Amino acid sequence: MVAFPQWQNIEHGKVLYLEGFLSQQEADKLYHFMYNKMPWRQESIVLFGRDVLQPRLQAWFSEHAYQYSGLLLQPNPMPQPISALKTKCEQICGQTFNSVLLNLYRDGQDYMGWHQDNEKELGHSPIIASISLGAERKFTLKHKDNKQKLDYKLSHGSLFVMAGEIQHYWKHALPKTKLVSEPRVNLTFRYIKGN
Ligand SMILES: O=C(O)CCC(=O)C(=O)O
Ligand SMILES: [Fe+2]
Repeated sequence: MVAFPQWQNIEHGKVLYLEGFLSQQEADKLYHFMYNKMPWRQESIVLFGRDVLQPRLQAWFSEHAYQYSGLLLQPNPMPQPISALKTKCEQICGQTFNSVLLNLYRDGQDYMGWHQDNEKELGHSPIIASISLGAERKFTLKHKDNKQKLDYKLSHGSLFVMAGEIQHYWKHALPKTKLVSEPRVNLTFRYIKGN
C-alpha cells in the first residue's frame, strides 16, 4: 500500500499513475476472475442514425442507472472481488465510488475512441480511478485547446486516476495497436449522483 501517492499536476487537472498497485498475484487472480466471470456484452451505440457495435466488450455495476455514450445501463450490485478493489481505490483517492464500468479489449484491434467522461451524473470535476489488467496498452490524454498529448503505458495491476478539471479540458483514448494480440481488462470506478 502506498502511503503518499505522487499526483502529477497537468494543465487543468491532475493524474496519478501507480504501477504495481496490485501485486502480481492479486492482478493475475483478478484478471482471470474478470475475464471469465463477467457478463461481457458488445453494446451498440447509435452513430449518424445507425446502430454500430462498439469495438470492445463492456459490463457495468452500480447502485444507479447510468447513461453512457447514449446507452442506458441498469443498476446492479458489484461482485465481492470488485467491491474489495473499490475499497483499495477509495483509500488512495480519498473519496467513495458507487459504480464501475468494465471494458474488455479482446486484442489490439479493440479500442476506445477520443471522449470525455463528462456526463452530468458524474458531477463537476469527477475523480475516475482506472485499474488495468492483462496486456499493457497505451492510454493518451489530449488537451482540447492546445492539443498537447500525454501518453501513459498502463501495465497489469496498475492504477491510473484522473482528477480535477481534466474532463472539461482534455479528451482521452485507448488507441488501436497492431503490437498487442492479448486481451486487456479495465475497470473504471466512478461516483454517480442519484436522481
Ligand atoms: O480502458 C481504459 O483505460 C479507458 C477506459 C475509459 O476511458 C472509459 O471507460 O471511459
Ligand atoms: Fe473514459
